Amino acid sequence: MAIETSPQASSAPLVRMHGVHKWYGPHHVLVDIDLELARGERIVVCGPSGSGKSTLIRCINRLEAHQQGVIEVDGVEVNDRRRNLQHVRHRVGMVFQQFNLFPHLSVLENLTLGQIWALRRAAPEARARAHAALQRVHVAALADKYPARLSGGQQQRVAIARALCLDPQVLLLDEPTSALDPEMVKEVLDVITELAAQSGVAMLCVTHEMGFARRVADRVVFMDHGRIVETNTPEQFFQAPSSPRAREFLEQILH
Ligand SMILES: Nc1ncnc2c1ncn2[C@@H]1O[C@H](COP(=O)(O)OP(=O)(O)OP(=O)(O)O)[C@@H](O)[C@H]1O
Repeated sequence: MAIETSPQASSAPLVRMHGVHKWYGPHHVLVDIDLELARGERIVVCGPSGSGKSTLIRCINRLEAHQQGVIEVDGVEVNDRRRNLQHVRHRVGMVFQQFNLFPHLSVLENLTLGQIWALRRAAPEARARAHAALQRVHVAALADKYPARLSGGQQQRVAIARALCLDPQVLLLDEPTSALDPEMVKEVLDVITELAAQSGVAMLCVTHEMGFARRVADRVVFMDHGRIVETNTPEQFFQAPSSPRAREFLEQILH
């Protein structure tokens, strides 16, 4: 059974959200979201706590279900149909705040598991790709260690390597440094910055690390109360945000 790919799939944005709404019970957490992410584009999403940033990115790979509107990844609608979900999950990698590594598996096993189960790769190929991904994030020496023996920064770099092993076209990063001790934030942001510079992977990153946003983002999206209030270049956003709410938010976090 074929999945319904839109005719313009190849020229279409990699991710398209149109008129997307989501409620948790009576709580309207995403309100009429329109957002497009081009191939290779990097967008930073910021905004106050509870404004819907995590929910927005979790709807893209169906970790959360939206109730109205359309989300497409690479021309295919994100919904519960198994083939559509497979299409989406093969293109979208996710990096979580809390790393989410399996504690009973070694680093290498954490990286090969998804490749073998989701992509049906043979174990030797999965291992070779895992080693290459660990090298890309500068933790090649940790392959045989268990997550509990690693620092938070190392665990997050392993989690990034795990996402890379699946050859995603887009990485969703949900506050990748907010669970880290301050001295480890830089090592993780440096790895993400390097990836952005050296690979064509698109990124949608929820973060309040404004230096990172300035260095890496093509666009900054500012959310408040479930809405996208402003979309801007990093230069404009940080120097002269167009919305009063964004100005207020920046004053709070920068001073
Ligand atoms: N599983 C859930 N059930 C009910 N309400 C939820 C659930 N997940 C999130 N919410 C609510 O939805 C709103 C948006 O949450 P979300 O986590 O997307 O915001 P956020 O901008 O990422 O916040 P933060 O910066 O604090 O992580 C919040 O009011 C939150 O309490």
